[in-house]
Amino acid sequence: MTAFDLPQEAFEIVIIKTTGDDRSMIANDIPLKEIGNKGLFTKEIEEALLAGGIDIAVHSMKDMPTVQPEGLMLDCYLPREDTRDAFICSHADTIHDLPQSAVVGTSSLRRRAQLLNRRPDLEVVEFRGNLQTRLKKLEDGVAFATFLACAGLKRMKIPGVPMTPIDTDDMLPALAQGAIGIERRVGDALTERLLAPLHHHDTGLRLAAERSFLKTLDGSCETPIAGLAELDGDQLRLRGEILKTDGSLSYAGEISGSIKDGAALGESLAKELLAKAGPDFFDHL
Ligand SMILES: NCc1[nH]cc(CCC(=O)O)c1CC(=O)O
Repeated sequence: MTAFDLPQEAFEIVIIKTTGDDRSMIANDIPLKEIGNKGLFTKEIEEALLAGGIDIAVHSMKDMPTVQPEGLMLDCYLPREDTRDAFICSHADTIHDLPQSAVVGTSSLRRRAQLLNRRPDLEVVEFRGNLQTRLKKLEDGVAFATFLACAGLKRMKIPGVPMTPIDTDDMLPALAQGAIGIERRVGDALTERLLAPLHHHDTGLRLAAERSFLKTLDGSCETPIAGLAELDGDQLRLRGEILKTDGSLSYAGEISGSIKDGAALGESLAKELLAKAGPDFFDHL
């Protein structure tokens, strides 16, 4: 097949609502972890992919489980956006400038744990809904500050949000934050060929390290995990952190090696942190 044989018709976009997008769940303010975290934003989409109703699925990689269902795979990543979290507050630029005992809204276990680890005096309240909903809650004074991913803010292009990107030395983001991946059926040769030119190699290398780190740590626990891989020439540097949900304890580490060995580096760093933390560290479901 040559490039001239590629389908000429427009591609149809099918919008699929997932449990994670369900407004009734959001309205009830049930913490996401109680609805069931694994595959919350992916299950219905993956079912459509397996049934053949759609041929590719576009996902925020940070919401993707580390293992895909039988028959599905991911080997196409778009160029990554800003990986950082943003601190959203009209009255302070960093979490260190917040007044004593200030109320911060977030529904992310990781952000809650990192925040309380750095500022145990703060109060965290559940904060969910889409971006606009959360910004409205902030405006209404439900909380003094919140966090959002820089990537989401940039992609949505919402003007006038009081945001300050957080240095990754202060707060590591979620694994795979800012990355978009395209999932497809195993053995779908046409789709594989169409996707190949879209794949961003460096993002793939970083995600290999980050997803391996997460997969090795994942197990049956809901312990907050943060981490980020960065490339420098032929070297990959992976940093990671695991925390107690209440922020009372944190273990962090980093590892560097060849960009070719991302998966092995991810596994090594995860095992190092698991050994440091010991078996009693983890919060089980
Ligand atoms: N879990 C929700 C989610 N999944 C991906 C993004 C942002 C975009 C990205 O990280 O790629 C967000 C929102 C947020 O964390 O603020």
